[in-house]
Amino acid sequence: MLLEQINQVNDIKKLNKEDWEPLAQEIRDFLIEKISVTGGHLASNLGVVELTMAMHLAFNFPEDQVVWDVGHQSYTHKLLTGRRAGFDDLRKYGGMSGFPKRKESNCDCFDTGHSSTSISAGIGLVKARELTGGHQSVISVIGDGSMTGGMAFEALNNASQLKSNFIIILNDNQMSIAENVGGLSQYLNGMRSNEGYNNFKAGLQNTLEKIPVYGDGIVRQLKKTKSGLKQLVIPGMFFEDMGITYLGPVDGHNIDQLIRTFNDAKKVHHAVLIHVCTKKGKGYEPAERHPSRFHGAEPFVIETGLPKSRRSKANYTDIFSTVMRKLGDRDEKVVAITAAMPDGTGLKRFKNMFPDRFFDVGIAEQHAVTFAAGLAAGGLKPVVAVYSSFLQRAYDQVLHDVCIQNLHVIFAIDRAGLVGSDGETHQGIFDLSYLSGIPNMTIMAPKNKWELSDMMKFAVNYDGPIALRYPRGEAYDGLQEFRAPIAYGRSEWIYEEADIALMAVGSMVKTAEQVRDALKDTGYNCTLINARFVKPIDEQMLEEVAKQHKLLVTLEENVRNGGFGDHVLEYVNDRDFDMKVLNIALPDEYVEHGNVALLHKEVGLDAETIVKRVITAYVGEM
Ligand SMILES: Cc1ncc(C[n+]2csc(CCOP(=O)(O)OP(=O)(O)O)c2C)c(N)n1
Ligand SMILES: CC(=O)[C@@H](O)[C@H](O)COP(=O)(O)O
Ligand SMILES: [Mg+2]
Repeated sequence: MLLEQINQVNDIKKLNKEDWEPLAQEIRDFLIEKISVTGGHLASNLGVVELTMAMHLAFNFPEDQVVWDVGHQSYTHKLLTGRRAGFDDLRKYGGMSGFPKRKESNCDCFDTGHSSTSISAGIGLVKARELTGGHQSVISVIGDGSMTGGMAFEALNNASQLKSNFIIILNDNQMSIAENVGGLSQYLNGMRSNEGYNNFKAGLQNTLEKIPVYGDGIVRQLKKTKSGLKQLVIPGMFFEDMGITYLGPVDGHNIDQLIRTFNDAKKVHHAVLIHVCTKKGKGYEPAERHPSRFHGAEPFVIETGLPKSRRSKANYTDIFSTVMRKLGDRDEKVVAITAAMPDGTGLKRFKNMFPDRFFDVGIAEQHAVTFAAGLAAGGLKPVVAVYSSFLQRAYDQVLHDVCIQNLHVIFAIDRAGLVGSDGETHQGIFDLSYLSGIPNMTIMAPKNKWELSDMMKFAVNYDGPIALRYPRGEAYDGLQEFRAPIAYGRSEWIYEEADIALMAVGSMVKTAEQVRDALKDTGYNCTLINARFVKPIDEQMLEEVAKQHKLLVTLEENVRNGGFGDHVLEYVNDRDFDMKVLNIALPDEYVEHGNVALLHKEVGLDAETIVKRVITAYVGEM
């Protein structure tokens, strides 16, 4: 096995050239075998095997520095830098992360997870190199999907000013998670099919540059000309015109060609972009045929590509998907927006039924929100379906473009709470804090699948900015009998008793039920309230609760700082209530990857830990 000879960084350089192809095959077999067990980002990784090998052959890590955009495609890099054993525990609690992590290896120079950051970080590393007198290469690897993000464009604009080498590798596989969309994608497609022109360009440029004294000048002049010839001579002119040298397109599965191009790129004294074409899912037929399904794969059967376990219950995304279809049917003003996540957010059905009212704007959360604000200003009812952690990107757009104008934009915030295997970068544990401080915003969280549906209907009929947040995974189907109509700002009694009151937000209602059962078994009286609204908080309910309870416990799957509990506590503290408040929430920390149930225990959001804390607080109060 060649892979067994790769135990640390640069071991790949000890292999013979004839070993490269068999090694690529071994890496693919290894990734398929391991990810079929652990799950993970398979298709993107299969696509960059040769690209990563060529980088490790042409550059010297860890002296040279590579920033992986999103970082979900860094598995081969991990394999080539001595982390083979880590794949048994990939994305498990305490195990290897699915993303680059500085704390994991000195070959990971920058942590990623959210898209379109790599060029900015790369420029930072280049400037740091210049100012500290370093000589290392700095490389940012960015996918065609991630290149659609605003930050990438901002960074390109900045990169064009560089006066020293900076290598941007654009990995173009024509896919985001779904098919890549928009003008940039069209532009890249045009260049992919321009190989003839490109060869012509390279040939012509080489010939001209060889002309003593005048050659370089002629090339520069040619590049500047506005004639049609320029189109023919300079593919990648968008980049070239900005002052970024364009090399490519290069076959991303040809190691020789890649190494040659990397060595050429090292000689450029400013920013250079190498356009590499790869196939997402390469080498595993099910992934080649269904790159979206194998983007982030659950454990699967290698022979068939089918998931190992089938879901028996609907998840919240499925419920959202169904209700969007119904809402779209009933109200022509309802339109839906995703930032490159039509599958993950469940909007695909809406897209199929109402293609004219569905918008995939690329990985562009900021634009998505302001675009929605424009749609609302134009009289439509936009639903922005977005993951909690990705909406962090668009904080100012929510505040400045939606909320100041009090526009009716509906935020359907999926993956709110702990998401599990993706870890720190993707945990949706800040949205209650970052949204509840924004005037005019209304925030809801459903306790179960029926309430998600009811809240969506409420949100569409409301007028003003309104968000509802729900977690990744199976939708709770308990408490069906509690389905009182949603009233603005009002919470819901589930069980009304005395002494201890549990007031839970969304996903925590189910946990609060378990907590209450355990408390009742131990002989305590216990009320259970479904908060429903996080903003505004239900002041009327708090007044009621204070009359008959000694302890009010708030429960939320969000960080404590600035969350629901914080606001309730402030309200109670400002009054003369004879009632203590205990906030159960996530600590002021990032939560790493791992199984969600296990993470709940780690952060103290499991029923058992909560019961202990409630009893301690209650007994201390008596
Ligand atoms: C800000 C942000 N929005 C959305 C995502 C979800 N996401 C992860 S990878 C990905 C597609 C990336 O496409 P590309 O860069 O082309 O990489 P590929 O998977 O094709 O290799 C998306 C949308 C993210 N990580 N960050
Ligand atoms: C890398 C990335 O950001 C996405 O691929 C993310 O992992 C998707 O998460 P879900 O599996 O929750 O859709
Ligand atoms: Mg791509």
